[in-house]
Amino acid sequence: MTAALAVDQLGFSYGKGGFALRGVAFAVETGRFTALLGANGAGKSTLMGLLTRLFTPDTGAILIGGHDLRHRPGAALAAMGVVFQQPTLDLDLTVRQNLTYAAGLRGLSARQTAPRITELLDRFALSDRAGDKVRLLNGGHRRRVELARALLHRPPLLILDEPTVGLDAPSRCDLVDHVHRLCTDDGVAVLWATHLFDEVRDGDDVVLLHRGQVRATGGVPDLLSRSGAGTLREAFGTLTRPEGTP
Ligand SMILES: Nc1ncnc2c1ncn2[C@@H]1O[C@H](COP(=O)(O)OP(=O)(O)OP(=O)(O)O)[C@@H](O)[C@H]1O
Repeated sequence: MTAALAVDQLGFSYGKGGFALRGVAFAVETGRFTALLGANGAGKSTLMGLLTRLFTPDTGAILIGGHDLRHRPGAALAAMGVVFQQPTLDLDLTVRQNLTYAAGLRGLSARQTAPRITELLDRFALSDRAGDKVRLLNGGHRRRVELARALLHRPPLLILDEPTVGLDAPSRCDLVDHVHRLCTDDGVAVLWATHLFDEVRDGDDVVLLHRGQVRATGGVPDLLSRSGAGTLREAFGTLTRPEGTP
């Protein structure tokens, strides 16, 4: 089966000297929550920039739903929903207005739009906020509106760049729950960039990014057994240790 996202030998540099990403390769399968785990400066946002075509890779290929982002960008980008790190809703429009406008941009007809928005607001427990201006919503609810917006066109792949930045602990947990349910209930493939270990669950896949390179990929139990660690935090420490260090 075609992976929802396949990245092969991706390389990128911002300029002379050094690289932001080198030889990055991994896949995100249908219905899987994949955590792109890395410390500050690991290259997570750079990778997100390549996946969304903000930057062009120096080397390698990105296939989204089997479509090559370089050669078939329209089809590739249509197969993906994105939640960027910085919120981008219009605060003075209502929740429904924000979603209606985005649905138009995604090419949904008026007849398709209303039921799709109703379904998504219900899905993310926002039905009673539909007529409120976004300005009145707390950070967690705003993020859920962004999730709904990213899913309007029913993409098989959802990518999120550190989406819990600025949220309090309950809202963070709530968002992580909602997105995991998208995988298990709806079969959406998710790539979730984070540096927070507690956002990763035992059944998730992990792509461990360190200084622009993938140090390990696999399920959580697999990473623990390979590194002989008891926790993901310890496994991260072991797998990112410079060679030759005890
Ligand atoms: N616009 C830029 N110009 C030059 N170098 C950059 C630029 N953006 C990022 N970098 C560098 O590229 C590397 C990867 O940065 P990136 O922002 O992708 O990491 P990150 O994992 O997203 O970190 P964070 O969690 O802090 O957002 C870092 O060394 C960073 O300094």
